[in-house]
Amino acid sequence: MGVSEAARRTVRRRVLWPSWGLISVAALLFAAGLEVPGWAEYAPFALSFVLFGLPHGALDHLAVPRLLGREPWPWPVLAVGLLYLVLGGLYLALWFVSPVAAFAFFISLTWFHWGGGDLHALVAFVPEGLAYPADRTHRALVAVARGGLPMLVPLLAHPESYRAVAESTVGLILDDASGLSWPFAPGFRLYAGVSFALLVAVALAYGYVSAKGRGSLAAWRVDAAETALLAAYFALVPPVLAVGLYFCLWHAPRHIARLVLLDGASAVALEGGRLPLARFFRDAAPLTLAALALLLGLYATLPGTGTSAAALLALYLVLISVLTLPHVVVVSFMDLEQGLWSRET
Ligand SMILES: CC1=C(/C=C/C(C)=C/C=C/C(C)=C/C=O)C(C)(C)CCC1
Ligand SMILES: [Fe+2]
Repeated sequence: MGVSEAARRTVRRRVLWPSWGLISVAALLFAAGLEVPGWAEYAPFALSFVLFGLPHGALDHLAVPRLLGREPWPWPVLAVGLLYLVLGGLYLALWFVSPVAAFAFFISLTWFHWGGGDLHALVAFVPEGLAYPADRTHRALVAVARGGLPMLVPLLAHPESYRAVAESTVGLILDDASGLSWPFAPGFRLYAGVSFALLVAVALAYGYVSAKGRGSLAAWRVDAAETALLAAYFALVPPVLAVGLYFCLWHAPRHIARLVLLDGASAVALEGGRLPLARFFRDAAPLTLAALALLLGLYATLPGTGTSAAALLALYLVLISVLTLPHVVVVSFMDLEQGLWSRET
């Protein structure tokens, strides 16, 4: 992946280190017994309207032409717009037809997307020349392991809160959302937990052997430390807070760094040690506002909406899900184009 060492260094200093620090502090505070009032758990999702979460996807229409070195207007922007309209529209229809399937699909999609995001960050932002993870098998293992940390560990450690979010989201459409019980039962969680722990162990063991052979153990250590940190974090921190903070402080900033690198002038600033965000926010503003308008539209349309924090989060999750499907297509296109799945690097 053609990211210079100077740019990687800036991303590590301005994006990775802060996220490691903040996520560690949160994990330590909750390990020490911190308790927060219920409303505070929702704060990161509320902040994600502006603080990196929602805006990180609002540049998809510019990311593709920047990657391809084309003028954004008219075809790339129109194509991405159409993609959002068609896939977003179909997914919204699925929420009405089968909210349980739509919710399950959302978890799988996020698993794939957040796992892929972490994989990309490892490949693109570890010191140049370390080539980690080096082959496709290892990359797939890393993506599945990393996506499972935010999507599965909260289910294992805090099934009741997970279930409450699932039920209030499905409850936006169904009157009675209590049919969704088996994923939260101890038997399933034990089975899922053991399988996932094995998968993570295999990913790390594979990575260790591969990295040792290539002299890239320094990158493996970053991977292992991030994996351990996130596993502890999602086990300790209440899920709504944990997932919200991860979205704003971990996933979105890594993706924004990736976008900044696609923009010539901003990439130069990054190489010079700065992380130029003004241009990012300017570019992201129109579609972030459009997403907010869509949220109001959903509020008026979905049958079970309410104004409690839980009901508003549920609504926001439906919005995010509908926007995430086309976002994942765009990001997957970027992954392919940037060689994330090419045979070797
Ligand atoms: C809030 C929350 C959940 C789901 C969050 C999801 C699925 C968020 C997806 C965000 C995306 C895809 C952002 C785009 O990059 C869980 C895990 C059900 C339980 C705990 C609280
Ligand atoms: Fe994303």
